[in-house]
Amino acid sequence: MYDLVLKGKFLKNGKLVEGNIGVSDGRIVRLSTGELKGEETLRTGLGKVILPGLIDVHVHLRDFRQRSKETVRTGTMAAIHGGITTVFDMPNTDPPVMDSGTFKMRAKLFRGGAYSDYALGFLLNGNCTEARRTRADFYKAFMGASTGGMFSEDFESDYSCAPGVVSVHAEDAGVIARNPERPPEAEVRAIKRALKAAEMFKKPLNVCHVSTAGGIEEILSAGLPWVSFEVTPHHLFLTRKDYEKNPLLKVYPPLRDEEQRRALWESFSRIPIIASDHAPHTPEDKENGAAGIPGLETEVALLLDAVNRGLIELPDIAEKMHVNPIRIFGIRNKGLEVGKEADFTVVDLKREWKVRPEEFYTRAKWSPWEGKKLKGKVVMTVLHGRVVMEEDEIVGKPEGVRIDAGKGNA
Ligand SMILES: NC(=O)N[C@@H](CC(=O)O)C(=O)O
Ligand SMILES: [Zn+2]
Ligand SMILES: [Zn+2]
Repeated sequence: MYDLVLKGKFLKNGKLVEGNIGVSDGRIVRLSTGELKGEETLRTGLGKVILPGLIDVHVHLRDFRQRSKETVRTGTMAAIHGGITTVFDMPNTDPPVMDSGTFKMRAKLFRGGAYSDYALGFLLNGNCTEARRTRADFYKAFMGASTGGMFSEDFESDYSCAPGVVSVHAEDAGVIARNPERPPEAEVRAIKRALKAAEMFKKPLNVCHVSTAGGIEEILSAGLPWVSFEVTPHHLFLTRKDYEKNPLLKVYPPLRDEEQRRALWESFSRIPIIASDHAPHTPEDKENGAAGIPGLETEVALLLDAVNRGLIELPDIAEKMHVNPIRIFGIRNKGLEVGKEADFTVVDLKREWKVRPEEFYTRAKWSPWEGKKLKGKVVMTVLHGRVVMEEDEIVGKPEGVRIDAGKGNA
């Protein structure tokens, strides 16, 4: 007898099967096409699919001195609402997470405060000794300034010193200084430099929010197995034309023209990770030119809508937001396998809904897709075998825990 049995359609080896998932003590104990008996049974019903718990490897949760933008609480509630069971916390906070003391404060904030599971990041900028003594789940470097204004004085040295996967914001500081509008060249040049370093150091590098045809081409043609990259929904679904109509859409790297956007889609099958780069700001800060777009509560639905439009297939979502993040960041306790934690994102592919950001959990009460009708919705989120969100309602407590990336706990 299992604690919980989830009944319905789920993905197995990229195919939809009808069956049962047996869960005990928060972990997957059995995946079966036959009947299973549980203390409790969750029937997901017609049109719904049980996806593995989706992971967003690029999220800004602010907090510390920027609680008016977002907090660990509101940001992880937004995650759970959007069907994200694990978030990667970006360290460009105020104060930034770039010493072991601040890292400990960050860990404390998440412990007992997070509704989703989480990975903790550490910001690199000439602080090699601190980086080595802090067992973060991943490390972050900026090659050019973004929110927070900080960037590596010596990217190569920061990257080579980090004791783990380095996620990099690749926009070249020199190009930005000459061209504040950040043309594609800013990204392509930085990516070339990062790839050269990756070739030399042969250690894991993840290029954040790639937005250009040139950038993708460079990464794919280099073919380095230890280099991965992310693409955001906003770069996949929006262009500079949208920004010209709505100045809130200011973001780094900027929204590109239609040709660049199309190029992302042409390489879609080779994109390893989709991540939101959820970057909430207050309306005042946006008015004063802050860059960043909130995305946690729309990203999965946008992808489901794309499934309905025939642009992608359901297994693409699981691959780019579950399987690949787990592999790339070495997450040991996640996966749709016996023995792993029972995290699930239940979606209704047929459900139509309208984006109403005023009903979202994020403190950034706006969305580029406000008023847009989407077909496909996250209807339930399960974390460690417990339903934590159902029909837009967060049920349960902040029980998220830190991922196991083999680092031990801070
Ligand atoms: N993407 C953005 O425009 N802003 C991000 C920082 C970042 O990811 O570069 C933020 O923290 O606001
Ligand atoms: Zn960035
Ligand atoms: Zn970011």
